[in-house]
Amino acid sequence: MSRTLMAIDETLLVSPRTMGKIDQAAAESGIDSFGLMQKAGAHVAAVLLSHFPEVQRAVILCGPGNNGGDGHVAGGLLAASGVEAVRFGMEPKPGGDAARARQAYPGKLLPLEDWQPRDGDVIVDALFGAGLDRPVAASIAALIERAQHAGTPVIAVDLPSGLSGRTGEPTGACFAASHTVTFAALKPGHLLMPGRTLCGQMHLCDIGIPARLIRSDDAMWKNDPGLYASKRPLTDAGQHKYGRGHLVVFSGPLSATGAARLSATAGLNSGAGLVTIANPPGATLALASHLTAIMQHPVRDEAELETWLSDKRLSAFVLGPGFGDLEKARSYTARVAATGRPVVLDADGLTAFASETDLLAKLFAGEARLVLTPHEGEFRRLCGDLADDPSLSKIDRARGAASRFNAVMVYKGADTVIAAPDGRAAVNADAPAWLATAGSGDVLAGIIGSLLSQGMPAFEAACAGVALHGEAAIRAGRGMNAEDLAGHIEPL
Ligand SMILES: NC(=O)C1=CN([C@@H]2O[C@H](COP(=O)(O)OP(=O)(O)OC[C@H]3O[C@@H](n4cnc5c(N)ncnc54)[C@H](OP(=O)(O)O)[C@@H]3O)[C@@H](O)[C@H]2O)[C@@H](O)CC1
Ligand SMILES: Nc1ncnc2c1ncn2[C@@H]1O[C@H](COP(=O)(O)OP(=O)(O)O)[C@@H](O)[C@H]1O
Ligand SMILES: [K+]
Repeated sequence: MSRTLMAIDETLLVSPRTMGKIDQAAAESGIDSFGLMQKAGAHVAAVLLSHFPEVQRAVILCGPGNNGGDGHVAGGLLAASGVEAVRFGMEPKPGGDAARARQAYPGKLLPLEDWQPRDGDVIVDALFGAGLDRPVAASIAALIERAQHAGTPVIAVDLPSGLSGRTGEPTGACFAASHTVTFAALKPGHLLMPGRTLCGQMHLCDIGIPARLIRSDDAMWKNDPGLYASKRPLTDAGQHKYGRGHLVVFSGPLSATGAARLSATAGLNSGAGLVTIANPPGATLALASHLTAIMQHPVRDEAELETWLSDKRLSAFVLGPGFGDLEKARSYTARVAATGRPVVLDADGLTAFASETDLLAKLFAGEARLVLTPHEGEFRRLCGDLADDPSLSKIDRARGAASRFNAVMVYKGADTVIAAPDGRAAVNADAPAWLATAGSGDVLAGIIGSLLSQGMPAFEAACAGVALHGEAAIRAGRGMNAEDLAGHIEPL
């Protein structure tokens, strides 16, 4: 992402509604809203000139609101700089800044239907931005189709028209932009999928709204070290291994020990002082032939687990990867929950509670110390009602589940959302697509478990874990497998 000024907080996510309140606060503090529009339009023109220096004709599509107003300004400035700039669209609503922009930069406004693609066209999509609240009309859908078919590059103003800034979901037909120029703060729809893809390269621009006004109670951010750096595990020279946490990973049976080994290796490489695999006896030899620094402890049943758990140094648990036995997964989870220590449930650990969601909701009261790491399918199994509610964004769904289970949710995917029961949410937007490989989720569970074992609070551990996972994938490179991934983790 490019940005124009370091003063902008590029990690804050602001809903379109809150952005409206910020605009209002700016106006009330005496800031000239037309001045903001002029700066917005100037940024759009600058992005076009710098990224498409060979443009033959700028095609400015102007909507009826302020998004269209930005388009009129950009069109006027491009014309003044010698670029052929043709405006198509509807007349602005009278009385507002858009009407003022239309007046300040007069010229023909042709019907949208009249645009026929030409070689060298670049579209400035200023039809709808934050004010979009329904599917675009059929005539606009046809124009979007025409642009797509012709392969005409699109620079979107604020948001590609048709995209919800709140959810990242198209409301109907939607432009796919190669660049999106937005102002003051990112919106969730810029990062949530498929919005992130539809926006293309993001340009976050300062249009002069003072930083003190760009604040929000939305408690949403782009995942970033600023969210967790202050809670990173302390390391001092005199520390011994138990001071750096003891992570326990529960293994599945003989035929399925690989997942636990991936989690355990990732846990060790993320800085836990010790990692022990709790293994069912039949798996001991299979595990022993692969493990060196990671220890094993046989756990045949709940009674053995209970005895072992009296060792207070066992500081966090990962249960689920390759685990298999769903009934045992539930009873073991209940046992570790009773210790008051942090737990990551992944894979079979999640599936085990799909039909016992009420039980899961009761197990972890108090300060959040349960982390759930579902992918889309696991999320649906746990929270079908939230998954199937089309009015909810992925952030809303993750928050709903976090509050239901008093857990930190790591709702995985290309746009992994981390949400805490207190409402904080972060969207991870820079993991590479090759992270989607078998066993990658096991590695993530191990990283988060490790950070929990080292004393990080659950939300911060989850945010940091997701970031470390993505960074390891970048280091491991395209074509990596989950073992490579675990080998490329660097501790916080
Ligand atoms: N952030 C900032 O500080 C600054 C923000 N600025 C800019 O302002 C933009 C927000 O402007 P905005 O509020 O006027 O909304 P905008 O997106 O132009 O929509 C306008 C109207 O369209 C209509 N409408 C909606 N959906 C529709 C549909 N599907 N099909 C047809 N019509 C539809 C609906 O009107 P209705 O028809 O419902 O009466 C709606 O009110 C923002 O994105 C940014 O570009 C800058 O100027 C600088 C300062
Ligand atoms: N397109 C993508 N871009 C980036 N990360 C992705 C993408 N798709 C999946 N991931 C990540 O890859 C990991 C896959 O985990 P999971 O689905 O549990 O796989 P497995 O069960 O094979 O371990 C998750 O961390 C997820 O967020
Ligand atoms: K737009």
